Amino acid sequence: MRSATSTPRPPMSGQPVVSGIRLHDVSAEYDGARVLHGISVEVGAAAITVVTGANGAGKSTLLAVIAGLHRPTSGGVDGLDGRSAAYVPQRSAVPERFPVTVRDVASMGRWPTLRRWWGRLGAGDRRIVDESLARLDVLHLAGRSFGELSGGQRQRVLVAQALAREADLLLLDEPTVGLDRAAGLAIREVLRAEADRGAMVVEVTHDPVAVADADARVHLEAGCLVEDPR
Ligand SMILES: Nc1ncnc2c1ncn2[C@@H]1O[C@H](COP(=O)(O)OP(=O)(O)OP(=O)(O)O)[C@@H](O)[C@H]1O
Repeated sequence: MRSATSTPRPPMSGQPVVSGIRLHDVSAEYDGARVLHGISVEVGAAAITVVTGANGAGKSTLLAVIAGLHRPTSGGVDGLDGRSAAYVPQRSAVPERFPVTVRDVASMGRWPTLRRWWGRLGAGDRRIVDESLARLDVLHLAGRSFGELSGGQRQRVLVAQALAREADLLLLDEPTVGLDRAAGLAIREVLRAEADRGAMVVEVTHDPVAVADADARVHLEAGCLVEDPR
């Protein structure tokens, strides 16, 4: 694995050549308290990049900046124009009681692709939604109420929602936390397949399996980038 700041590997022949994104001098704060300090790093396409660091290091904030959900106080992110993104928040950020079915939740991943926001999903969209649920092994739960699911099942459905988006960027905040080993490995396989099809996968994680599996790593300490972390 390489540090995300090192020279990217050249693409292998036959792979799609897609450029990554570049964070330049990104600083961010909450209520005047700075939590990210001048982060400059390249994140490659067709690869899994993990964002690591201790609790409170600024990982979720960095992901939220890339997702466009948190505006940096200085600096910015280049390479996002024209790119679609899907964001899976930390599990604790998801309302427990959500009066919709599992298929409804996964279908929301298709909403940004509809030409009109009130448009209906077509047969192709419904096929993509069901395929995404199947890839996370939760298709059999499609008719169940989302709020009735276990935490791990809900997590898989939220990853399925992101897959259904067929996005260029897949941004996930601790997607395997609390999952059993099989479910965690299933998500690893899915993320690898997404990177192989050319997606940029950025994953905040404390999971050593995810770190070992990644192509690149962005490590933060107290809001600062650490090169060549151990
Ligand atoms: N909404 C918020 N309002 C105020 N401060 C916040 C908010 N969200 C995060 N912070 C603070 O910003 C800092 C970085 O938080 P962040 O959630 O980005 O860290 P993290 O590395 O993802 O942590 P963890 O591993 O615990 O999820 C922390 O000091 C946190 O207290």
